[in-house]
Amino acid sequence: MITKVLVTGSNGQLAKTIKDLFEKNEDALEFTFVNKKQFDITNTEEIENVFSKNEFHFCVNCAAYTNVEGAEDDEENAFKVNAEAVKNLAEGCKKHDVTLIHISTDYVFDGKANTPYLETDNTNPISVYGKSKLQGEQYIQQIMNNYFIVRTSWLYSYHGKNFLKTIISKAQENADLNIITSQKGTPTNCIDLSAFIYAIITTKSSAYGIYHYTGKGETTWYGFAKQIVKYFNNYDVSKLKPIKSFKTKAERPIYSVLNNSKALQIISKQDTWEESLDQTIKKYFI
Ligand SMILES: NC(=O)C1=CN([C@@H]2O[C@H](COP(=O)(O)OP(=O)(O)OC[C@H]3O[C@@H](n4cnc5c(N)ncnc54)[C@H](OP(=O)(O)O)[C@@H]3O)[C@@H](O)[C@H]2O)C=CC1
Ligand SMILES: Cc1cn([C@H]2C[C@H](O)[C@@H](COP(=O)(O)OP(=O)(O)O[C@H]3O[C@@H](C)C(=O)[C@@H](O)[C@H]3O)O2)c(=O)[nH]c1=O
Repeated sequence: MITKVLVTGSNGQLAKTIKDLFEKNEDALEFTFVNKKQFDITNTEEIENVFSKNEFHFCVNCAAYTNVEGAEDDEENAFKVNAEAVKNLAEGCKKHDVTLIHISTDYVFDGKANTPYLETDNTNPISVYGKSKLQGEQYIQQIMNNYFIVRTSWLYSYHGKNFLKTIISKAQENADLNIITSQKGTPTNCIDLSAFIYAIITTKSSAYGIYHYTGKGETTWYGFAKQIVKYFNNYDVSKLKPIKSFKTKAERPIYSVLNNSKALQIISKQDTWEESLDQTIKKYFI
């Protein structure tokens, strides 16, 4: 039997990575990728239309409002996409018996912990983006049973806009970089997260619920930047400076490392964040 998978937000970095890796596969999975123009998740009629006209077994929701700074002044739209639209998507999935794989974030936590967060730990977001993503998670849990909420952190890839690409372009310009040491978390390669999502689908797991999946280990944003610039020989590393704070509109958790033990029951492979970064920089950037 062919397993049919709808992937939303297909112009985003995660969806593009899933497409690169898995559009062609040998597991009888048929992917349909839809961007915001083709399938706006805030449009309830469109959701009903797509699910009633096509038979999907899974919906991987990569569509989101991800501008953490912008969300502070645009609460309405952040909640519209990350919460209300997710509610409608969950209702559509429930009605049409589609398993929802929804991506969420480490920013649902307040960062007051000092050991890696478990799926069962209390959430307490401190930014509008984090609050809107948590609300989306809560709607899914209230509405349906067949869901996987995958919380991840500090995503990067060859595609789109992300911290890795920002640092690489600065390194190539030999520009000054002042990066904070005051937040700890884990960079996650979209390739690894895509493999986890693929594993959820292909293992036909029915262990629904919340999962944490990130790279292995932890660092600071400064540590992440330091590791990136090592690959660029022409960069004068004395231009990269650790700083204690960086003025932003949104508050970020000072500690947001996620415990991955539960996810490792579905996928056994987990590279350290440094190994994973090494593969992507060598493959795409040098
Ligand atoms: N980036 C990160 O560091 C992290 C991301 N996450 C989560 O992972 C998921 C994927 O993130 P990522 O790939 O980085 O995000 P991107 O910002 O790269 O992609 C999100 C995509 O969603 C689309 N989108 C926005 N609004 C809608 C809408 N109403 N209907 C349909 N599509 C819409 C955007 O389209 P357009 O560009 O046209 O607006 C964009 O293409 C998100 O749920 C995010 O919250 C979790 C942790 C870390
Ligand atoms: C660009 C820059 C950022 N920073 C700091 C600001 C901030 O605290 C931290 C990260 O900045 P960014 O804006 O790149 O990252 P941010 O938007 O906070 O990234 C987050 O995105 C959302 C979508 C998530 O879900 C999170 O997991 C996380 O990846 O680095 C510096 O210290 N120096 C700099 O030059």
